[in-house]
Amino acid sequence: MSVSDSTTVARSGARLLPGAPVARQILAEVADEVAALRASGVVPALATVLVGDDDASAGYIRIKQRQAAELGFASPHVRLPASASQADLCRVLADFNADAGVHAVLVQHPVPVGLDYDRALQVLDPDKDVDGMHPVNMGRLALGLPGPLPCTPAGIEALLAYHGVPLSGREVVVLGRGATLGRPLAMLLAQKRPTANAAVTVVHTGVADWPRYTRRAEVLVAAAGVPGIVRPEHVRPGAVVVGGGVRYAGRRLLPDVDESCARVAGAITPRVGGVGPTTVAMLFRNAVRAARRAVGSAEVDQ
Ligand SMILES: Nc1nc2c(c(=O)[nH]1)N[C@@H](CN(C=O)c1ccc(C(=O)N[C@@H](CCC(=O)O)C(=O)O)cc1)CN2
Repeated sequence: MSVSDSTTVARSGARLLPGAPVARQILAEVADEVAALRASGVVPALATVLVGDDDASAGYIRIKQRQAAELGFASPHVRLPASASQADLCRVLADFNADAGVHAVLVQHPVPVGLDYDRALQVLDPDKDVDGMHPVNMGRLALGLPGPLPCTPAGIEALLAYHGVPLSGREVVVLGRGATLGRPLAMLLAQKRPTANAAVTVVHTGVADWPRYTRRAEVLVAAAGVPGIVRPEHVRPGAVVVGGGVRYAGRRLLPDVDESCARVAGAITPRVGGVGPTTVAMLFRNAVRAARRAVGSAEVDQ
């Protein structure tokens, strides 16, 4: 744990909680685990699937492939045309399921209109689900069983631990109940672990007086996916504010947390370079752990 990379937001007093140093630390651990696997003759493989012509998605896939190569992963890639059918996508996933040399698989989201991402995910072998979003993995998370964790929730827990923000016994409020962030994050942060163990409340924006909940949070995680929804008047003075929820306009990030919240918060994730980098790092952590599980190397916990 280190606070050496934390800086203070100019004119506000809130400490910044950047994600980049957290991601670097996680990726360094992943690189060691990859090296150990390769030394034992196993080349961990993270397969990626891109459907359609979305420029932003193609860019993210390129970044992940470059990173995979730097870390020592093999990264087979399948690109399907925008005209691909659900059956085409499911066939690709079934092929990766059957390939013992592929340990982890990622389908870049979103898929073109007409395809169902969630239904495709259900075809994937849960043990190869690098995003940690398969229903079986959600069930494992709910029960505290080992398995790939959803990347953004896991990244948020790691970010807070890295910056020395204690959660145990503290009041954490998650604004948003979505399947990719709010719901799994609440399950994760309530677990009995030193870096979690929080008193977690989930409130959603359909609750008319949701600010009543967010204003009492010691740690507030915005997970609503509504740009700018969290404003200073929704934040308890001195609270830790994490911007987890984002919308994208192409590659432009539209965060939930208005930057003016830094006037009130004690610590806050930056608009850019906060949770995002930790999400990608967790993806590689899930991938190397999937490879370790597949070859039966040391028991890997959550
Ligand atoms: N299968 C998946 N699809 C998608 C995921 C995912 O995790 N798995 N997430 C996003 C896209 N994405 C990775 O794929 C991604 C997007 C953005 C970032 C990031 O770190 N962004 C920066 C902001 C950059 C800027 O605005 O200048 C940040 O948050 O600081 C990481 C990953 C959708 N699809």
